[in-house]
Amino acid sequence: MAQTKKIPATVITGFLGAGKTSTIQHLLKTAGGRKLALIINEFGDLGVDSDIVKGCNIEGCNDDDVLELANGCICCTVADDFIPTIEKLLNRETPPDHIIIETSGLALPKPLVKAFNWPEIRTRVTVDGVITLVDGRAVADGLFASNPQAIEAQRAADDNLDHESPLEELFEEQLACADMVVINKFDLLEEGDMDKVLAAVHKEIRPEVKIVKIAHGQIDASVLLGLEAAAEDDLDSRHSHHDDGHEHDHDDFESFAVEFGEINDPEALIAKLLPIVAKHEILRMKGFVAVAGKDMRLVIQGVGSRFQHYYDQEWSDTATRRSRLVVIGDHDMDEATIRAEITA
Ligand SMILES: Nc1nc2c(ncn2[C@@H]2O[C@H](COP(=O)(O)OP(=O)(O)OP(=O)(O)O)[C@@H](O)[C@H]2O)c(=O)[nH]1
Repeated sequence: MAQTKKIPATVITGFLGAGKTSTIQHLLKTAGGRKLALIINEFGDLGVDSDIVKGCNIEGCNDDDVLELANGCICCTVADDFIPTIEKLLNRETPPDHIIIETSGLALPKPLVKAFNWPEIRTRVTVDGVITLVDGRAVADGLFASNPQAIEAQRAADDNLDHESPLEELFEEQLACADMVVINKFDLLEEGDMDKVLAAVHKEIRPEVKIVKIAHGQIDASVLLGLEAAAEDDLDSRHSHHDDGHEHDHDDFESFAVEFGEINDPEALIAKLLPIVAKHEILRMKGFVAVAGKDMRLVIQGVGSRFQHYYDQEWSDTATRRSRLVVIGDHDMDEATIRAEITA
């Protein structure tokens, strides 16, 4: 019996704020008539990325082609959330030509790729490629580098590398699973930075994996889609710390949302947020803010100490018109103080 062609799925992974959503927005613009469906997974019950993508107004991108997986990190909720969602897409009267999956910045891609071997979907969909986005600026700043002294002390104690920092481990896992690495934020790199980034990336990737350098997620669908990697058949070559069944622990990170009223001045808000991020070592802040006298919602995007803000679209109705920022950081962030400082 002739087998129908499997639908390709591309997994877009990369740390918090690396540029996954920006890249997907560009992919949608350059899809060239391909009918794409998006599955977007965020850490915590946030919905910011899917709201940004839904607001893109790109022709051919309909709201019901953007599906949200909000019940935790995709790598841990495969059976409950991911498989039913992908089955729903495959069972549509007109299934998509290509599925794009944006993992949360804290997800391990390998358990997700493994899920493509589940009997429910194995014959109908294949992983076209795992694309790992790298925040070039964050890597050049050493965010994922090990602390050499700590590692030395650890090695002296025992050989078990499970004691690595959670950030370092995520960086390694996301790169080890890649079919293509995209180094983003090229515009923020200074002379000599790229060599540092390339050295860090090369240590973790499989030798045949190609590296592309870009800014603002500007890479076309023709480059990212159609790798035909069938990653689910090739799991053994993708090293993971968790191959022994060791559970991945999201308790290392935490997220919460802070709501507040209308603000008057976006610049003053950013000036208030910057010291809060620095003091509490917050990794990511994002959300929508209501500005007095403005019909448009203000998008706030913070990655470490870099903040960006812009108006993206009108509030859909007055009921949704409220300021809401999501804060993601270390598990022992002082939530009460951060809340009080943001709303002061
Ligand atoms: N300067 C600069 N900023 C960028 C670039 N790419 C993305 N950004 C900004 O970085 C922030 C995060 O980008 P996103 O595309 O939302 O990143 P993400 O990986 O989807 O973030 P999470 O889903 O929260 O993990 C936004 O403010 C972007 O505008 C880039 O190449 N250069």
